[in-house]
Amino acid sequence: MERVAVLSDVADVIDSRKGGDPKTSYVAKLFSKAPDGALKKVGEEAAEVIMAAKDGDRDHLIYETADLWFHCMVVLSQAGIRPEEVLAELARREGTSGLVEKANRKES
Ligand SMILES: N=c1c2ncn([C@@H]3O[C@H](COP(=O)(O)OP(=O)(O)OP(=O)(O)O)[C@@H](O)[C@H]3O)c2ncn1[C@@H]1O[C@H](COP(=O)(O)O)[C@@H](O)[C@H]1O
Repeated sequence: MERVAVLSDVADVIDSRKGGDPKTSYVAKLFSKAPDGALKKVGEEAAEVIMAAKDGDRDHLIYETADLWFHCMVVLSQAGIRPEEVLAELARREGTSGLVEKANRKES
């Protein structure tokens, strides 16, 4: 499976925080409030991405997107899913237009 090093490395650290001390680790703190703690943050960060995009502030959009991706990775870890599996799904979709995929969905 394809690895994007930074995603795999961050996922390794996130997984290693399971059962960790919420006083010394932000990820352990999220796990201590699982599943809703990280889910709530994904909702908040998604809203912040929308606001940053509306503002047209490039650096802010990158910053908020990193926050959103990171919190999604915590949610994936809670579900026992690796980022490589999401990347594999994106790779599987490569070259298939969303319009074509949607049309095929209706036929089946
Ligand atoms: N990539 C991140 C990362 N991105 C964002 N954040 C944290 O996510 C939180 C984002 O929350 P907000 O922006 O809403 O700020 P806030 O209001 O202070 O947050 P809350 O009080 O609402 O939780 C902040 O505390 C950020 O520091 C992250 N915390 C950790 N990581 C990675 O996770 C690893 C493990 O972190 P620890 O478990 O803390 O050691 C780190 O080494 C990093 O690689």
